[in-house]
Amino acid sequence: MAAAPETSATAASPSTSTSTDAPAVNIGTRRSLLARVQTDIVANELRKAWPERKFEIVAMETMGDKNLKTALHEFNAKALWTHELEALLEKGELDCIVHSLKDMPTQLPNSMTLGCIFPRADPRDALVVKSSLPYTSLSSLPSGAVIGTSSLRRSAQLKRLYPHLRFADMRGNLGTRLAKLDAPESEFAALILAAAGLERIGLGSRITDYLSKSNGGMLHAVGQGAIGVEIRTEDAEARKLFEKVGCERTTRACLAERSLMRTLEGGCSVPIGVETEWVSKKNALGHNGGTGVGVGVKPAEEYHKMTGVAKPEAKDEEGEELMDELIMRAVVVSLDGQQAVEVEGRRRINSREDADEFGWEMAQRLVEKGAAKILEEINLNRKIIEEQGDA
Ligand SMILES: NCc1[nH]cc(CCC(=O)O)c1CC(=O)O
Repeated sequence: MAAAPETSATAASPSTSTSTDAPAVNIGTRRSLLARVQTDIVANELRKAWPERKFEIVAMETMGDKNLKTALHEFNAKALWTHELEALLEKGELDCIVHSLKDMPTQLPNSMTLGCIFPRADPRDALVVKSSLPYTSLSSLPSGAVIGTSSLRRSAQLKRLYPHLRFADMRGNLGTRLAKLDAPESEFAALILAAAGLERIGLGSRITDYLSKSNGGMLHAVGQGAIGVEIRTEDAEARKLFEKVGCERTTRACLAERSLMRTLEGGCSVPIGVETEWVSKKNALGHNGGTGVGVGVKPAEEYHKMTGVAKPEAKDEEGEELMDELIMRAVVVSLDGQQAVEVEGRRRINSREDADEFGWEMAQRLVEKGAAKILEEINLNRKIIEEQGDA
């Protein structure tokens, strides 16, 4: 593993009058295209917020990237992606690490903390049909069609919702997966991928359909579509730098989702699907009658407005715009898709603590409705779960 500083701060060329002697801030990232695009988003926001500081991107090839084909099952997939970068963060060679939030464990080492969450891209899962096939939805795919996904959350939910389909493992970076799908000899009819990843690397046009509660019933992963930045817990300087950037609405929604997951899993991945959605009091009492809002087939832009992707208008934590209500839908599914427990709740969120508590409450409700039995069974198979995560 070789550290390779690849880009330097071009946006903030240290001009004579404003430059400080503060050392450059080193931003760590994996080397995949998606990781690089997300890191550029973070670096650009930091450069805008702190024009006098210098930010450098350090892109690393991690074990997870190198060993994709061989024996991924022998490792805890999530730790694999983050371990080496975390070691450099610990040593001070990096000052922060940019992650897809959904790949960050809900329990970080004590010495690390989540410094910031950036605006969410479309959090939904997407159906991508093989380019030579005419199908436009999961329900229209023929019986026995093979869907590629390595995520237990996706396959468990879809087995339940679409018993006519079959599921097979598919790994590799996004480009590799699409190439495998489209190969004439491939057994796959379609893939399930995160819309956010495809859109961020410019492959949004491959999306055949967006999946959600209101369009097929499938719920996405905790933190999906959001960017999380990991810093050292003791690093007051980094905390200060990240206070000026990020998105409070995304942060609160994602903290609620992560709290739900942490409460249910106690550290390891289980097939939990979730959806959160901000609704303003105004909307809730308005024409849609305060019922769950149908988001399934809305174009991405309209959807973004509802999920807090746009920068929050509120300037201050108690601001009226931020005192909206959050809807959360969550599901726990058995691995074979035979059993599922679902809840939907809604709560006014005035702080990050409220968000955390909301996630905890929703987890309690899931347990009361029988999620514990499903989780116990999954615990018996814990080994398998640890291997797979939300690939
Ligand atoms: N574990 C893989 C992973 N991690 C983050 C994304 C996409 C971006 C996101 O969801 O934030 C993906 C690919 C996928 O699930 O299709």
